[in-house]
Amino acid sequence: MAKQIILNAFEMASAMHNSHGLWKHPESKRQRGYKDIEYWIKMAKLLERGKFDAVFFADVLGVYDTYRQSKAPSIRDGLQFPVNDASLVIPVMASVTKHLSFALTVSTTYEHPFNIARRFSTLDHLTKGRIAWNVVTSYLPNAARNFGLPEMIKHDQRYDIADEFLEVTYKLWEGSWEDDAFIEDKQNGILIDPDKVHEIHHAGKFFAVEGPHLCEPSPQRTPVIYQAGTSERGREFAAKHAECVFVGGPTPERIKYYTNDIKRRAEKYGRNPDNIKVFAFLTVIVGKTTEEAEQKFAELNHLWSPDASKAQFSGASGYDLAEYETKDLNAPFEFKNTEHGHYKAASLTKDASKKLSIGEALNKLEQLDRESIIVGNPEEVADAIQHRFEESGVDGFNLNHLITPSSLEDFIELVIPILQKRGLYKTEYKPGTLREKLFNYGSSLLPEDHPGSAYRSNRSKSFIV
Ligand SMILES: Cc1cc2nc3c(=O)[nH]c(=O)nc-3n(C[C@H](O)[C@H](O)[C@H](O)COP(=O)(O)O)c2cc1C
Repeated sequence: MAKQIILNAFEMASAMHNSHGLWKHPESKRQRGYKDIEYWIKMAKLLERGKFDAVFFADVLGVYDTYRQSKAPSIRDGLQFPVNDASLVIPVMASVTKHLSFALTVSTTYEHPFNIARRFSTLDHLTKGRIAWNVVTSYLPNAARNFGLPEMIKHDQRYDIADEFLEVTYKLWEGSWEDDAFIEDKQNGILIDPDKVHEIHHAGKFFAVEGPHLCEPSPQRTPVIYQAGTSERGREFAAKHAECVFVGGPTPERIKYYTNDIKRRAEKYGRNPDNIKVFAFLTVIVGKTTEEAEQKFAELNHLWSPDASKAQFSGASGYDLAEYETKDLNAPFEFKNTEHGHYKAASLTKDASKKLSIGEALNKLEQLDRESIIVGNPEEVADAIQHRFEESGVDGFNLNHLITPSSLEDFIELVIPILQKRGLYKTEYKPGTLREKLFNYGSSLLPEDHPGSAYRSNRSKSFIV
């Protein structure tokens, strides 16, 4: 069977996500709906009807306040603000679906591994193994100040913390409980065999955790690990831990560059590079006719918020674009390292399809980016998706929907059936957990070549690091 496209719906438990200013569209329901259980129940049923593999919840722990050194541009347009805790939305969606999975973004910089291990085990139990973790190190200065830090921890050190964070969670998920610890022996009055539950005694540079894990082993034990950082240090982290990675870049060449780099690095960790799935971004405007789609594009472009778009770029990259607005607009828009995130800064510099001037970079943010968005009738959209899928060699996409839920409804009604007819998209879900659906290991657990599986051998004893 031809390789089929894996699809995640890119989401956030927030008023607005990436569709800057489009809350003004009459069909936009998210800016009010995101607070209601019914909204998420409807979304879950819609996505499962469309056979989406997962809903991918992004998350941030602060307000974007780099642009103009102010929170106002973000708050004014609801830029990923207000934002609720998606981990509490997932069980609601899981209760009305059987196969749809859930990727939850959690920061390793502002959480504690003992707590997060329990959160994901609980979600893995409740969803019967349909949970993934998008590991981020975060990039907003306001998030640092929300957690008592005067400024962000340095970018690469955030990944050093993330490495140890994952080590602790692996020890808890993979090494603390033996499979047959829960015995419910009514005869002898033993519910759980204490000899089969082990402390972990982690003593590291950033964390000290005695254990044992507070949760019984869940269907996957370790959730499917996603990662989306594209900096050098981010790719190194992905190569060691990620089962699924998001790579930026509007061109197949840049996507292939990141893909090959991460897979080459993965081999160094003894991993089979084919065990890493690669995803790219996808934004689509589909109409019944080409004209209708172009009309929709023009309508959305008219409602676009340049300020919110520049606020998101500034916060994610650390470039205060208000400073660039007063520079020579013909000067080149250069990449520079900051302590924020790399992937956004790269999108208009290293990853851009051509070298941009400052004016061109600002202009790309000040309107809907026609170059990266697929606009057309159903066949044209399916053609463009098929081309990107085959050209870039990715395994799937994160679908960014501009108007929620109508963009999703259009996509499911008009595009999915064509992809299915072409054999590019499933007509039925595979049975089992998310890891069983995504990979062919024949097991819900981490594969033997993943570093997390090394901690299984410790189930037979309490171990001191
Ligand atoms: C598809 C995609 C989704 C992302 N979602 C988030 C997110 O929800 N929260 C976040 O803090 N960073 C998110 N990021 C950015 C990075 O994953 C993250 O901030 C990372 O810690 C820094 O990445 P870097 O290695 O590129 O500097 C996302 C990136 C991509 C490409």
